[in-house]
This record gives sequence, C-alpha cells and structure tokens, in this order.
Amino acid sequence: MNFMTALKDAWRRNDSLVCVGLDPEPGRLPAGLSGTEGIFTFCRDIVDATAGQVCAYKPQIAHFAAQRAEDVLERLIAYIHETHPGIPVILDAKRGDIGSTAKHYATEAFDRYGADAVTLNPYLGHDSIAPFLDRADKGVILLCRTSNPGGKDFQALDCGGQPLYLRVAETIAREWNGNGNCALVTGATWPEELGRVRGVVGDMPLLVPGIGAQGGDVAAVMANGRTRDGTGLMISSSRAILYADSGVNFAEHAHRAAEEMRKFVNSFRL
Ligand SMILES: O=C(O)c1cc(=O)[nH]c(=O)n1[C@@H]1O[C@H](COP(=O)(O)O)[C@@H](O)[C@H]1O
Repeated sequence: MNFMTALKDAWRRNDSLVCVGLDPEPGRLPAGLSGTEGIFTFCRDIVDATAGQVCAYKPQIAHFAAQRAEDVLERLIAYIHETHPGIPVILDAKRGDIGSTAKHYATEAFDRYGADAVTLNPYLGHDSIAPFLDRADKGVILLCRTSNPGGKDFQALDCGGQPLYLRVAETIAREWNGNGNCALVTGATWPEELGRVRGVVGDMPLLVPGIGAQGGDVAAVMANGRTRDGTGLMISSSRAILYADSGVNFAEHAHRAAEEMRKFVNSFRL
C-alpha cells in the first residue's frame, strides 16, 4: 500500500500519532536475550505489544548493522508486514549520495528491506533524492531541522534572509513533492522551528523524534505542528518505550509506555 495512505489509515485506525523507534542496544537487552536472535525476539515482542498504539515503526539501521544483524532487520520488517498489516515501516537510514549510488540505496531500503519509507539527508540535492522520489508509493522523509544540539550548526545558517532549514522545507514542498510522497524530519527539541516549518509545508507529514530520552516537549510540538484535522505528525520515541523496563515483563511495560504516550499526545489533538 502507498505510504501516505497507510499512514493516514494508521492515524485513524489506531487513533495514534505515535511512532515507536526500534533501536536495539546489545547492552540493554532484557536478561535472557542476547546475540542477533535476541535482537529479533526483543524487537518482535515490542512490536506485538505496541501494534495497537502506533501509527508507524521506525527501525534504525545502524543498530542492526553494527551487530551484523541486517538479516534480522529484514526478517523484522517482513514480520511487521505479515503480522500487523497496514502499519507503515520507516527505515531510518539517513542516506544521501550521488544519483548512481543513491539508486542502490533506494533498492536497499524498498526492495531488500521492504520498508514503506526511508529517512534521507537532502544535503547532496535533488538528483541524490530522485531515485527515491520516483518510487511514488514510498515515503521520502528528509532531514530538515534535526533534534540534536549540533543541528543548528548548518541548519540555522542564514540563507538569503531565512534559516537554511526553512529553505530546505520550502524547496522540498514546492519542487520535490510532485508525487506527494515527501515528509520532513523536525525534532521535538525545537518546537518553535517545527512551527515555522509547518507554516511553509501545508499538511505535509512531519516525523518528530526527540520525545522521551531527548526531552522534547509534547505540548509544544502539538501546538506548533499538528494540522487542522489534528494529525500531520509521527511523534517518535525509541529508548523511553523500548527500555521502559529491563525485566522479563519488558514488553508489557513498553505497551504501557506507548499507550501513555498515545493518550498524552491525543490530549493535545483538537
Ligand atoms: O531521523 C531520525 O529518526 C532522527 C532524526 C533526528 O533529528 N533525531 C533523532 O534522534 N533521530 C533518530 O530518532 C531516534 C531517537 O531515539 P530516542 O531519543 O531514544 O527516542 C534515534 O534512532 C535517532 O537516530
């Protein structure tokens, strides 16, 4: 199914703007789980426990690749599609390279891993993103104003009277979104900037990491980022949900943390 349609359906069906980030850390797996099989079991149990609470999942590729667990990532995404159909999977890979290489990254994300959307770095410009944009059924989620402290080093630089991140947002909304498959990353730690981005991109979906472990403010994100119909956001949290508890009942605690976050976000929806 088309990523944008699947996302809108999941917002409605699960009444949720919450995205759970799947960032397995070998040193934080619950007792009894280890190795690449432990990573699969951990992520699978988190997914099964939270599938009713989310609008998307976002596995982060380095957390798998660093453990030589790319095959686990492939299996996990296939598992999500089979067991919880209709929940879009965003591969967080932040790719960006010249066109001839980018086409292989597009094949990797969409055909090897079977992701519905991928995060990308727009720094190399339009031709580096074209192989992804051409996949009209897939989501192309571009870094705009990232959540980390150093995000401002380049993103806030003056670009003809406006910060670079706003110019990025405008260009993507006006010139790159011919297939209607673009979204932007705007960190929860910069809610005012997120509001400025919303002001120039209309109803384009925003992926908003930085809630939970990075201390982002849900109320401010909602006030500045939600669209008129109370959607438009994929508010992502990884560590605060995955590691809500390290005991044998980790999945139950993850369920509770995701449900609390869903309800808290929804309290600011309309
Ligand atoms: O693209 C991302 O997902 C991303 C962009 C950004 O600006 N900040 C950011 O933290 N992320 C990712 O979102 C996740 C945040 O994890 P937590 O801080 O544990 O919720 C990590 O996987 C990051 O790589």
